[in-house]
Amino acid sequence: MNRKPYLIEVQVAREKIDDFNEYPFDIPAIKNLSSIRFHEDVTFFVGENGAGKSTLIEAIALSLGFGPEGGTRNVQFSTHNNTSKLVDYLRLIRGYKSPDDYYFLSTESFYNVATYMEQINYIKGYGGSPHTKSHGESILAVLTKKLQGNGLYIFDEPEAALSPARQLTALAAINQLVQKNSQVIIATHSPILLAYPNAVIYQLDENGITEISYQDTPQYQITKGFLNDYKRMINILLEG
Ligand SMILES: Nc1ncnc2c1ncn2[C@@H]1O[C@H](COP(=O)(O)OP(=O)(O)OP(=O)(O)O)[C@@H](O)[C@H]1O
Repeated sequence: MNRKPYLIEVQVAREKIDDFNEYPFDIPAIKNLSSIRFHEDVTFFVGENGAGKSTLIEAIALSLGFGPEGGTRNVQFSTHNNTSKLVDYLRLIRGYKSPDDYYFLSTESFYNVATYMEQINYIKGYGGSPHTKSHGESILAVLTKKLQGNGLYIFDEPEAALSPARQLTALAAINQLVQKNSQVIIATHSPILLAYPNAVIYQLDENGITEISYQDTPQYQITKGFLNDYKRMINILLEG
C-alpha cells in the first residue's frame, strides 16, 4: 500500500493576518497564498531571487518541527534571528502515514549544521566530518548517505554548491529516495533538477504561486536559449 504523500497540503490562515504590508505578507507570492497541494514524489518551487522561496520553504520546515538552520528535527539551534512569522499562519494537512526519516537541507546554513554535528560528535551518518569534504561533496553526502528513505525531505537550493555533473548525481539520488517511498520538497534554480519527471513545479512571482510546466520555466527557457546561441547572447549582453 502506498505510504505517500506524507504531506498533502499546506494552508494559510489568511483570516488571522493583520497586516499584508509587512514581511513576509508583503511578498507578492505570499500575499496571495491560500493553499498549496504537494506532489507525492517531488514538489518544486521556482522563482526569481527574492520571490519568497526560502521564506515559504523555511516556514513549511518550521511547521514540521525542523530548526531554522536545517538538519534533522533534533537539530534545534539558530545563529540568527530572522525567521519570518509565516510559520504561525500555516496549517499542514498530513497523510495517514508518518515518514520514518526527516531532513531539512538548507545549503545556505549547512556549514552551521555541520559544525554543530561535529561539536556533538554525531557525524557517522554523514560519512565522516562534513568539514573535511568540499561544500558540494558534503551536500552530496547528505543526499546519498545520510538520508535513508521513507522520508519527508525539504531542500533549499541543493544545487548551490554542485557542479553540473554533480547536479545529475543529485537528480539520481533524489530519484533513489523517491523510489524508497520518500516525498521531497525543493526550492531550486537548477534547470537540471527541475527536469525530474514525477513532480509538480510551482512558480512564485508577482501574480502569486502558480503551477508551471518544465519547458515554460525561465530556468529551462533561459538556459536553453543561452546554450543554443551563446555567442549571440554574449554579444547582446556585452555590447549592452
Ligand atoms: N528577515 C527578513 N525581514 C524582512 N525581509 C526579508 C527577510 N528575509 C527575507 N526578506 C525579503 O523577502 C523577500 C524574499 O526572500 P527569500 O529569501 O524568501 O527569496 P528567495 O526566493 O528564496 O530568493 P533566492 O532565490 O535569492 O534565494 C526578499 O525581498 C527579501 O529581501
